[in-house]
Amino acid sequence: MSDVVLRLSGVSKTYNKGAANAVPVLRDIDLTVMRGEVVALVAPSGAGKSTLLHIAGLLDSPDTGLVEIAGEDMTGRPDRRRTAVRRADVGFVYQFHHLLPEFSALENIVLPQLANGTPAGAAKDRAQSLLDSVGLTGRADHRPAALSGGEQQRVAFCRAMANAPRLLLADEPTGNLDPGTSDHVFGVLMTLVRETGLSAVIATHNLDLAARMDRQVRLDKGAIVPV
Ligand SMILES: Nc1ncnc2c1ncn2[C@@H]1O[C@H](COP(=O)(O)OP(=O)(O)OP(=O)(O)O)[C@@H](O)[C@H]1O
Repeated sequence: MSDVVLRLSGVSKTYNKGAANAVPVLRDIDLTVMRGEVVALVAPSGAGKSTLLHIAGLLDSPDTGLVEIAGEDMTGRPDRRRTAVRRADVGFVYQFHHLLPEFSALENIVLPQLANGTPAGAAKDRAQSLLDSVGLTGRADHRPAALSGGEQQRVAFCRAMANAPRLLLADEPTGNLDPGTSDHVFGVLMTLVRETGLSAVIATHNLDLAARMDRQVRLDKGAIVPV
């Protein structure tokens, strides 16, 4: 199996291409992430980091360029295959937790596993063990509204890990939290990532957090520039 988990090559993207209000966002991006590598994506607001993460996670397609996940070129693949790879191999975390409010913490982590074909018993066991690993053993039955911001985000991390992805894509995962909580919750995320050995691209404005990752890439006006 390839040791390259994510490869973007010559990726460009313009919104409203060809129209008077065209917005060029990404220009000829090359980015390779190896197995177990954690990359900080540092970018000022509007630089295109969400667009880049969406393309890397197969939620959007580039105008030109190549997106490879675990050695498979996803360019032009049928939607069904892209959805299957996204579900099984990619975990997403956003600034806001986006947990389903009417379901418990445990159920929020079980549901993506059921969608991926995991039997209910095994899905529950895995969800509970993920909650244990982020210090939320006693919170399994709580709905998101009954959890603190840091706890909600920790559940969102577990949900992203539910299907044991190869790649985690995180967009300001602790950006909504106060600095002390952010520091702690980021540490929980890094431990989880290291323990599972998965690769990650984590967008952050926080240079201290970026320095705790293996490598930093800076996105400036749609291009990767040296840090
Ligand atoms: N669907 C869209 N149609 C047109 N323009 C868009 C669309 N989505 C994003 N943009 C524009 O593309 C640029 C990059 O957006 P993107 O969301 O990728 O930036 P970002 O770096 O994630 O910013 P932030 O940190 O503020 O979330 C912005 O100028 C934005 O206005």
